[in-house]
Amino acid sequence: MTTNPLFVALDTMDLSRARAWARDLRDLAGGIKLGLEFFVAHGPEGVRAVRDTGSPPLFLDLKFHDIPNTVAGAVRAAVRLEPWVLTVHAPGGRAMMEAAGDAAAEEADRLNLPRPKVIAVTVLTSLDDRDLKTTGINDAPADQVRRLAALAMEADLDGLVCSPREVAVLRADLGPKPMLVTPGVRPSWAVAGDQKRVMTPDQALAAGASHLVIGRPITGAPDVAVAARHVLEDLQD
Ligand SMILES: O=C(O)c1cc(=O)[nH]c(=O)n1[C@@H]1O[C@H](COP(=O)(O)O)[C@@H](O)[C@H]1O
Repeated sequence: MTTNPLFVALDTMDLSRARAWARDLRDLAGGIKLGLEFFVAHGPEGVRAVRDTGSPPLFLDLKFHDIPNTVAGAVRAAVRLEPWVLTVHAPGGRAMMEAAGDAAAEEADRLNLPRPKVIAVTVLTSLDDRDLKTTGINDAPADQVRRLAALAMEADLDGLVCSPREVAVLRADLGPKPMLVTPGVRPSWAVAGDQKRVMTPDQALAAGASHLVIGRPITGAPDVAVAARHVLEDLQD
């Protein structure tokens, strides 16, 4: 749908700020991402209010993770917001992911809306091997990401969210087709914050990422358009 790989995460509770960012990024971002902070504060009406600014395509990142029936219902409700991309958590399992993909396709067809892409979040980019061990998973993050990625592909989903560090191995495993969306991306001039498995935008794309998710390095800047341009210029160097 878009060749610009930059998704900007508009993580804020402030509706007018989100609308202003979406307007400012209209010609600079390949997509905008609205996630839990914004959605819990403003719900579907807030999403529509941001879309009404003529924003770039919507990545609706609600990371559904529940029993298959509940996730299918949430996906059917989300389809009405006409997102380009929706997320579920891969650890919810194959049946849950299949239910999400089927619900997205069926509901979009029923309502005559575009079918959203459903992608699965593997291992959060804020976790390193030590964090993963504390959840009972003794494998390295890359091994767990590959295991969950295989499950998501068996469930016929459209792609994955992973850290840039796993992108190369996933591209080798899965080929060119799946969307590989990578948060945990930090330009050399930005701080990592709570992100632990990070790389720069050009490294992530060179490894095979199809899309980059960047939030605070852009939304924390005095002017989001200037910061987004900076990221895009870095990619052209
Ligand atoms: O699904 C996501 O988008 C996601 C998955 C993940 O593993 N790590 C991760 O940071 N994210 C999201 O990506 C964005 C990253 O934002 P910044 O850390 O501010 O660049 C946030 O909106 C997170 O919710």
